[in-house]
Amino acid sequence: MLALGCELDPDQEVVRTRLEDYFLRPPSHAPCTACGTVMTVHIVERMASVIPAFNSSMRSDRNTYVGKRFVHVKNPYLDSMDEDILYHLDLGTKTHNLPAMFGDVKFVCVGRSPNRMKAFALFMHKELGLEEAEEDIKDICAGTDRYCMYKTGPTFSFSQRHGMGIPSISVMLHELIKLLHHAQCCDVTIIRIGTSGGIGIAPGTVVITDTAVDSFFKPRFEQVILDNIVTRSTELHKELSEELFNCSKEIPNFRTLIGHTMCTYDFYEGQGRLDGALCSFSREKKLAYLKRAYKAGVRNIEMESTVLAAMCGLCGLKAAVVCVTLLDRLDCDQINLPHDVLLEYQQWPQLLISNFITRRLGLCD
Ligand SMILES: O=P(O)(O)O[C@H]1O[C@H](CO)[C@@H](O)[C@H]1O
Ligand SMILES: O=c1cc[nH]c(=O)[nH]1
Repeated sequence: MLALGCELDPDQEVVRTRLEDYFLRPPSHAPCTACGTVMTVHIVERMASVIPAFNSSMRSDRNTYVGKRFVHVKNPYLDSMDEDILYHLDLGTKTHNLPAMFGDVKFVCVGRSPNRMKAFALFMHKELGLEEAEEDIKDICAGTDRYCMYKTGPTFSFSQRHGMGIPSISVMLHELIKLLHHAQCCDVTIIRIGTSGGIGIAPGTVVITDTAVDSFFKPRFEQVILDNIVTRSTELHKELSEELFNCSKEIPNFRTLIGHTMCTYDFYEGQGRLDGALCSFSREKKLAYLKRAYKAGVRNIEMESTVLAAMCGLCGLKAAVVCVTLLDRLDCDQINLPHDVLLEYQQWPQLLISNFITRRLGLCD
């Protein structure tokens, strides 16, 4: 028996899931030889000969690996739990048949506004030409008022409902990733669609994020765990962002670019606004900061991307962030566009993602 270490790297994880997939041998549990925590033990001695082959094929081309890529959770305790209640989603492993309900999910779109995410679900329903009646597309999380979730074919549309920012999306991501894991989903792509403040670009431009950065323009997300600060990488999937960019070229009058996205903990002081209830810096300092951000490659600012990039990266999910800009922060702080223009702008990321999904599914001309 071989006990894989607690901190599996993605290559090992793919070997693990491929082996389970091929030989249908359920994992058991044992203490980790290194640290003693209970962890999943995989019976691999019978198939030792296949490991090198898997390893070499994956190492040579990790990002374009075409086999099944399962969602993996990095928690040695999870598999030993008798039941997992996804409290904020009002779902659970004992109360719901998650593989039957969600096993076919390939694309997850996350966003904040419930209206926006429901509109996206309905839009995808039409684009995918699904037979089910529109009225049957119901909020799967209706039993909780925290989040909304709609499923249309292989597409999930998730909304943070009223929450904004890292804490809200982080709770959702923990449960969403566990849901995908319990449902045995594979080859899942996750995309955040939202709004943002642009830097030095015209409002209405869609920014496809290559790297999410913090307020110091660093590609990192700092998570406080117990009383430690754990720093995680926030690189997003390069090929995916390029694929999205190529899709955008097919859409007439679509203004888009690939750039860094700065993720902050606050909309006002955290984004250098002069119009919050508190402001302790000058206009000059604000502009100097935003210009430094621009020079560092930042093209827009929002409030969720770093944690999404960090968590999805660790769990083997290909992730992207696509946000439209509502203003140019070098010009102003207030979002003063007419309501109908704002609504129109918010549709641009949806249009791009639906184009991407239909293309991936081979439904485009
Ligand atoms: O349009 P959404 O997805 O809400 O994203 C952006 O808008 C909110 C601030 O107005 C923050 O959540 C920020 O990330
Ligand atoms: O300026 C903006 C606009 C939308 N969302 C943000 O986080 N900032």
